[in-house]
Amino acid sequence: MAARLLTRSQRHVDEIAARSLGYIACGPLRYQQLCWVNLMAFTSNYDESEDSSGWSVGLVSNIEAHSGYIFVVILRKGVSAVLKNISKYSHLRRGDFLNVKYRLNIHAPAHYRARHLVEDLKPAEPLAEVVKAHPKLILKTTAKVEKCRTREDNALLSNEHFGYFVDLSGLVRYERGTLVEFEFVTMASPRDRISSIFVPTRIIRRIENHEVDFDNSNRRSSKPRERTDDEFERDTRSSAVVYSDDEELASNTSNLRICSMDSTFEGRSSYCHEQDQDNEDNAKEERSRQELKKLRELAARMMNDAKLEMTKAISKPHIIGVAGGTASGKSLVTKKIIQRLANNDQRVISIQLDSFYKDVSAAQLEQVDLGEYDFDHPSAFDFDLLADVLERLIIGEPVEIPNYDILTNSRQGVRTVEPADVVIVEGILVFYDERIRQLCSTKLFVDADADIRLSRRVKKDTGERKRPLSVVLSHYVNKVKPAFEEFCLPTKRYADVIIPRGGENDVAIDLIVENLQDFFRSSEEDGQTNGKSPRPPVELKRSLSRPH
Ligand SMILES: Nc1ncnc2c1ncn2[C@@H]1O[C@H](COP(=O)(O)OP(=O)(O)O)[C@@H](O)[C@H]1O
Ligand SMILES: Nc1ccn([C@@H]2O[C@H](COP(=O)(O)O)[C@@H](O)[C@H]2O)c(=O)n1
Repeated sequence: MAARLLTRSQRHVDEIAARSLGYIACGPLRYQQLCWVNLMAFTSNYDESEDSSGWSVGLVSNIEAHSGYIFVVILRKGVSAVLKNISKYSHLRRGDFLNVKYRLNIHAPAHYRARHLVEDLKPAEPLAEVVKAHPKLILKTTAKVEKCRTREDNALLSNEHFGYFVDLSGLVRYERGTLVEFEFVTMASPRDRISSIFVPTRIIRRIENHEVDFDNSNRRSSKPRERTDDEFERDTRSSAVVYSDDEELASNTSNLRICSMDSTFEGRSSYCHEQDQDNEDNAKEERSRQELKKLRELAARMMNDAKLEMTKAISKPHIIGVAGGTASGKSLVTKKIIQRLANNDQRVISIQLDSFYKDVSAAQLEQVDLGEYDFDHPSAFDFDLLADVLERLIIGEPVEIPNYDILTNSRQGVRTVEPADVVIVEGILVFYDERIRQLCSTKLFVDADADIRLSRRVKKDTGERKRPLSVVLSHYVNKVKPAFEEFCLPTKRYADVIIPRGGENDVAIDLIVENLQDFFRSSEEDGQTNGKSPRPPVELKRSLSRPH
């Protein structure tokens, strides 16, 4: 019976999709400090199904600049796919409607809501029309209540197609097992980076006669009426409905439903037909216990994500990037800032880019000994890991940072670092990677004369690093200096403040610290920092980089 229903359901979807519409755009809607997505659509004869060459229709639903991911809802399938390499797609905006090719991301755990990767994309024409028309497309679905709202937790609903819906606004007040029809939006989860959460925004109705007691704690004595096939289809289909203020458009589209997001229910037959049987066998009970356990775990995870998202929106740590050539005085400047901020209430930590050096292979070790390995090239660093670490600190999670041993040129275990109010990230190429740059609210570039830097570096390498002078000098001339000029120096332009003469420039350091303190004070008065920059960096830059 289930198979027959599924087939009918699929045919129904195909029929509707065939006379359905295409272009969809959306705009951001501020809600509880989070960015939601409000979908809009207009009609055309565009067939939104996947064509034979594998192109499908997708909608940019969320841009996670911090993690470097763009989420796309594949409309035909109703699944979310993730687009990496955000810098390449900086032209994309939330709401852009695209033609996409996507594939299953086999590395994503099964519970991720964005289990697909976007492989290729091209604009869907004509976007201008979208702006002209602006009727609304509202995503709606029917799902069962899996978990009721408690004081600490929000309710959770699920259906097979989308998975789980987290009721962040306390809309769902029905008991477990109830079928509810509602409108929803999608958002990205920052913690898992490639997952998105579906959030109900308006309850349309409760669907009668189908309250089901899944864990038998409140067993109903009467058997629920079995639904007819038509009722089942009506009640469990997800759809997108077009609303429009434009009369002509509305009349053209009044019968229109995009049923690209068809859904059928998990365990449907069990609650329609067998749920009420008193002689339910042990295996079945065990199954439902397992199902509940899984649901509880999922609920907890989803709730956590939602809370983390809120935390992120409310209070970010202030991230200060400190870049500059080797031995320019970055560590000294960082140390001085931390010392001067010590009297404040803020917890300040520092992270060294050096900790994110990739391990060198046995073959490369030989190059290192000869001074031929390029430690100053961007490819020597694990920027992905650094971005991940900073993102986790932003959302208030403790992180593990590798301990890098400069003597053995290798990682030696990890250290755990707790989140803080101020995170200083320091290293030669901190401003090289765009993701890291974007995460830094204040960017400092430490400047020092090249000769001075060379002399300090020679002292350091021959002293604490125990390297032969000839190797140090050839390494400097062949690798360090050219890489500084090619990769480090050009990032100076990203700096908010340039600190001439590095660590000895107490005037500059004092000004920076005063500026930060002012900023923290005014943020406390306002109640939050939200990761904003302190006062106008341009003024500071002028005053500090003026020749003395
Ligand atoms: N202004 C300065 N005057 C004297 N020595 C300095 C100054 N700035 C840094 N140093 C010394 O130079 C070396 C390199 O400085 P450091 O802060 O470690 O540079 P970086 O972190 O940029 O590599 C250290 O031994 C440090 O004590
Ligand atoms: N195993 C290593 C790792 C790095 N380096 C050099 O360190 C410099 C960066 O650190 P600073 O504290 O000087 O900014 C960089 O120039 C690398 O050449 C190394 O020599 N050996």
